[in-house]
Amino acid sequence: MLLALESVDVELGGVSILRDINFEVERGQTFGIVGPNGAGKTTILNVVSGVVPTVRGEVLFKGERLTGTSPHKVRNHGIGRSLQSTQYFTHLTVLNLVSLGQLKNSVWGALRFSDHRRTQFEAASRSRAMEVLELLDLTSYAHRPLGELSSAVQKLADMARALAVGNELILLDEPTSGVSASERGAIAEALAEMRRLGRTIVLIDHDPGFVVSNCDQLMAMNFGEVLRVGEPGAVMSSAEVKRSYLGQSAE
Ligand SMILES: Nc1ncnc2c1ncn2[C@@H]1O[C@H](COP(=O)(O)OP(=O)(O)OP(=O)(O)O)[C@@H](O)[C@H]1O
Repeated sequence: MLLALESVDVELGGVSILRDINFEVERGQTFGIVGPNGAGKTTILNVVSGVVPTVRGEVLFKGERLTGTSPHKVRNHGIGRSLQSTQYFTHLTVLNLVSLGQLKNSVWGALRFSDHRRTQFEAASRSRAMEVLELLDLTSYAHRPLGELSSAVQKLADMARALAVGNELILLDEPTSGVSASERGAIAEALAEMRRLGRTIVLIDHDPGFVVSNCDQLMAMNFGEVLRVGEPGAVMSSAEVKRSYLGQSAE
């Protein structure tokens, strides 16, 4: 088991957001999470990546306590994360996005680098960035600003950023959102490459079909609670998931 959440509760602004969340992700597995808007999927990624605190329960990574670890230290465990949107980084080139994503500390920390350390960091991060861009077939976009590229390529660049850091675990938040149906294959192919590389992945997407066809285990949520965890087909066809997530009759 690589990642586990045990009895996790989250409150934000005094409101209960997650209640009694329990699941385990095995090494090398892709673990999908589905649920309607506001179910709490992104909050789970925020808890694992250290952005949101828990009020109860534990996050375990390789059997050790990750709960309460700050985001840059979480990243030092080899945990990478893609963002729901790259809208704030449109001026960056693909190469810069993937290079900067490897900063070990805050930007403030980076500004305190000596010239020598900055040069070393730039060389190492660029070379790592070029490696992952090649893996995801993005080399030809390396020097293009994100704002000039299609949503699909922007998403792929952000997946590359997550891959550059996520040697162990990659958290993917809505990789197909805003991507046209004809370009979804490229996202699925990048995901397949991450799986071939042996990465463990937690995958959230608004399109349950995309998650189901690209995961090994599936968790369905609603209203901040786990409805069911298991084999994807069985989870999606269970009466409670149909009823609450798909809004279909259970019969
Ligand atoms: N900082 C915050 N303060 C208060 N409530 C929040 C905060 N962040 C999220 N929420 C609420 O927590 C709930 C879960 O949000 P979350 O983004 O995790 O859901 P989600 O399943 O990822 O939904 P979506 O598919 O819309 O992104 C929502 O009701 C949301 O309004």
